[in-house]
Amino acid sequence: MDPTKAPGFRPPSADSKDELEPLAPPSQIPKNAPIQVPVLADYPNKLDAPIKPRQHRHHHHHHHHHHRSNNSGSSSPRSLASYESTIPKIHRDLEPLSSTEVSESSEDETGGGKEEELEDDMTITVPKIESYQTADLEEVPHGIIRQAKSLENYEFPTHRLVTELKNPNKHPLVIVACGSFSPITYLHLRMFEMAVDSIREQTRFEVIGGYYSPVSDNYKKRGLAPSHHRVRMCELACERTSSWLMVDAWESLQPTYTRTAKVLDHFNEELNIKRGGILTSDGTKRGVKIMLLAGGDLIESMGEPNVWADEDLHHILGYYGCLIVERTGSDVRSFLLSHDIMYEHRRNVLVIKQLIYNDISSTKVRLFLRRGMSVQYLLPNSVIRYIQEHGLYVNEPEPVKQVLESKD
Ligand SMILES: Nc1ncnc2c1ncn2[C@@H]1O[C@H](COP(=O)(O)OP(=O)(O)OP(=O)(O)O)[C@@H](O)[C@H]1O
Ligand SMILES: NC(=O)c1ccc[n+]([C@@H]2O[C@H](COP(=O)(O)O)[C@@H](O)[C@H]2O)c1
Repeated sequence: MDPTKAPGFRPPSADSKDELEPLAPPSQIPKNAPIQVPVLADYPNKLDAPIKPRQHRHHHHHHHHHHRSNNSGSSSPRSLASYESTIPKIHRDLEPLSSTEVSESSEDETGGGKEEELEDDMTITVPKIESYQTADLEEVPHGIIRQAKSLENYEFPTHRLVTELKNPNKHPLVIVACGSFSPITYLHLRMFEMAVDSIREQTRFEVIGGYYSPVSDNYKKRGLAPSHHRVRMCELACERTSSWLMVDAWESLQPTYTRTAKVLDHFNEELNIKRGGILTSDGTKRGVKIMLLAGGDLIESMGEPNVWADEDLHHILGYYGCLIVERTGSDVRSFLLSHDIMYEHRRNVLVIKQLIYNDISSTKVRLFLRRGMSVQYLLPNSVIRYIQEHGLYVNEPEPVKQVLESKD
């Protein structure tokens, strides 16, 4: 949705720039490498080097099994080994992913994990889904962390933040999604998974956490349920369908509207200034890169006059960075090319292609709810139940025009 069209929205950068609250000094923001997407020339091997089949590695693996089976004296190890060798199995990648124990023990067996794979140049590797990405929860109720409803009791949530960087060769990254989330939908949840896949595939960053930062009630956008409800719905969605996402209520609790640049400064303050970054395996701490996760529409709003201050854009794109989930029908790459500030910071921007298009819209979900239509499978059951229990959205008419304009 285009924020300029929101009735009553007072652009934060509108009239006088000098009214803007100052942003964090850049020296406080860790200078992690920009989120550069490697080009072909960055790979160590010659372009036409032969591709080594992975077979011989399996060989070792099978011998290993073989020995073990012989030692333990179990029955017919031979037939099992020969049977296995006919299956083009890329070991580890096809093993069950839902439990951490499995992936850990399988890494122990080869004694290295990811780094070994990197050294094993030019073998065909199938990237493994991180175990934390498969939640295995299916909306099972369990202990749910609640954010405070007032600033006095506010605490920055870290219960799902990775405590130690797994791969010392990577930079730690925290992803922050800013928005209304009125209500949060499966698209908003998917955005993070798409981001993690792209980051793992294309960058040298390791995602150590993901946060929703729902906007405060002062952002006078139509269809905005009271912020404590939006925070709670995000919490239910995170706790019951994800094993790594969190919700930060700080922005929603602020007495006035907080610009996105300041929200990112708050994350920097919490993660890097107060906590000194994240622990690495050698016991030292490393600064965490913080990036804004947004949809193509939000990014395009950056090209519209009086919605974002130039200073804020330089701050967000230059010191932090942006992960942009492409939307159906919008050409983010062309936009990046045409926008001077975006173009200047293009190495800090990662465009994420939606390989399965998802265009679930909160505006349309609200419309369905008002019409008594089903919203099942568009958002988590726990969120649907919450909406029903609190009677949200049913009695708040939105102009038809707004509904039709918001998407497509
Ligand atoms: N179809 C979409 N594709 C990609 N990103 C999207 C899509 N819809 C929303 N987003 C992104 O999700 C984030 C949160 O969105 P937000 O809740 O503010 O608006 P929305 O989902 O468009 O809801 P509304 O319909 O109320 O405007 C924003 O970064 C937005 O760009
Ligand atoms: N200048 C700014 O910092 C600025 C301008 C417009 C939108 N936003 C943010 O973008 C997010 C999404 O906004 P919409 O829901 O209006 O698309 C919100 O979190 C809002 O705070 C920030």
